[in-house]
Amino acid sequence: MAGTGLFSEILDGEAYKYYADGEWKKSSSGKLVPIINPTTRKVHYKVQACTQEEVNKVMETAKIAQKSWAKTPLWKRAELLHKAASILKEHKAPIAESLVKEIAKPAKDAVTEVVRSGDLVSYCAEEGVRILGEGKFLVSDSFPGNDRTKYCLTSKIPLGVVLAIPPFNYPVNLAVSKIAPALIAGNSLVLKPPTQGAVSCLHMVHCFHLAGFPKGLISCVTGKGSEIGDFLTMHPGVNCISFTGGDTGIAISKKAGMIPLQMELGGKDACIVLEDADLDLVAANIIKGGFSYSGQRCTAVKVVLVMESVADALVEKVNKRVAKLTVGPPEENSDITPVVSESSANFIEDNVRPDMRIAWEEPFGPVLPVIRITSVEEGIHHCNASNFGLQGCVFTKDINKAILIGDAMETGTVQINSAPARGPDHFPFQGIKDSGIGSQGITNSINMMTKIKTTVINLPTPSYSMG
Ligand SMILES: NC(=O)C1=CN([C@@H]2O[C@H](COP(=O)(O)OP(=O)(O)OC[C@H]3O[C@@H](n4cnc5c(N)ncnc54)[C@H](OP(=O)(O)O)[C@@H]3O)[C@@H](O)[C@H]2O)C=CC1
Ligand SMILES: O=C(O)[C@H](O)COP(=O)(O)O
Repeated sequence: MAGTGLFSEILDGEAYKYYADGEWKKSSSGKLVPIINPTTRKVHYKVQACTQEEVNKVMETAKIAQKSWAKTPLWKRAELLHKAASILKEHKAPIAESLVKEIAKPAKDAVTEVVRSGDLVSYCAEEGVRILGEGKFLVSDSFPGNDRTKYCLTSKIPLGVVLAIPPFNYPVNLAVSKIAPALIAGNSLVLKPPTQGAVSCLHMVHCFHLAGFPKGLISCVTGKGSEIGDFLTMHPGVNCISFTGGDTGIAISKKAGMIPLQMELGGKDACIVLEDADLDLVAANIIKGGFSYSGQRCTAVKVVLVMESVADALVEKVNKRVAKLTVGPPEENSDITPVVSESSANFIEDNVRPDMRIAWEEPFGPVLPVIRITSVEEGIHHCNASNFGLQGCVFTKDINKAILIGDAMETGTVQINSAPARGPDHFPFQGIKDSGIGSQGITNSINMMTKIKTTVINLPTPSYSMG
């Protein structure tokens, strides 16, 4: 059970503690932030409202801890990550339970999120050993006018302190997708979890604590983003921000200083359906893509652009499947569970007007507009007129058409004959336009959380290795 057994250390009475300097602590603010269970609409957990002084302290210790962590052998960093991954998977039950209570994720999917997160951490450890273990060697005489008198050695070095801010919908997975690459690359990590999802994150962080990472290397400060968010993102001690969420990310990128940013923001993923598509396959993917976790996925199918001649048949197939979706509590693995907050529910209900905003905005709920198109160009035009550009998908049996349409869609990824999805977690994942900056996915995140350092050996005379 959450907060018991191995996890009792992270709980103080009714409130969860925050994590700093290798210890679980109560905030000096004396203030607690309530976490509402979306199903009962009652306060289910409470977390600390950390102060600016506590953030300052965390940044200080993160900076110190990073210096010695960067000198820790790569194999040892990987070993600790593997250990954390296995503890995480071993203790999936209490973490999944928190996900169910905090964000109403269906119980089975909650377990999947934790297991997927453990796998991500292990894969990241292995990938880090491979890609950080090698650098480049360049010689100068390949550039016109130069003799072979310069040997240039390049390697990837850590950035310093990485600030990780995940969203509510995958609090554990989207936290470890930032934590693991940061750590394997020799950075320290400050996590600000989403308020809804904070307790799941605190349990996950405890797994890293139990794995034995050095003090101060990982910290987790809780509190409302609206209260401590700006202080964190504009903190001079932060050397990189990895953020996943909504428009908040656009504001952060305008306020952040001269530091690398990884922004994974919203999407309005379009599903283009041609006349020759397998409509049963399309309908199944629309259901999976549009309604899993009640549509609260950045990669959810958010608008269907279907050729008029097959639109009625597709809508009929989709409707039949929608009618079979179960609505109920996450504990019972219902297909449609309560959305994360009352304001989110109100937004979904009040703002959806079939003629206007739903065609462009992200409802983040189980709502799906279907627009009939008369040409492929019309579909591409609608897709590209969006200010988002995360993913999109196209359904057709004609691979040549699929490639042409995919190339024309202004999105970070196009899926052919399947709904949009971020995973598997080692695939590159990126949005263009308002959907993000940079690219995620294990390899890209490791690279993004490093910088290149070069050392040039200057020789007095040209030298050629002859074997
Ligand atoms: N492209 C992608 O990979 C993904 C994108 N998303 C997008 O995320 C959105 C839904 O997630 P949601 O959690 O509601 O997103 P939000 O942008 O509201 O919040 C994301 C995170 O930012 C924090 N935050 C809030 N205000 C600030 C601030 N001023 N400074 C720093 N951090 C702040 C939040 O904390 P707190 O909870 O305390 O407010 C939370 O941890 C959707 O738009 C969705 O498309 C979601 C998942 C993946
Ligand atoms: O938050 C999201 O929506 C995720 O990044 C999407 O992940 P998924 O495609 O694996 O559900």
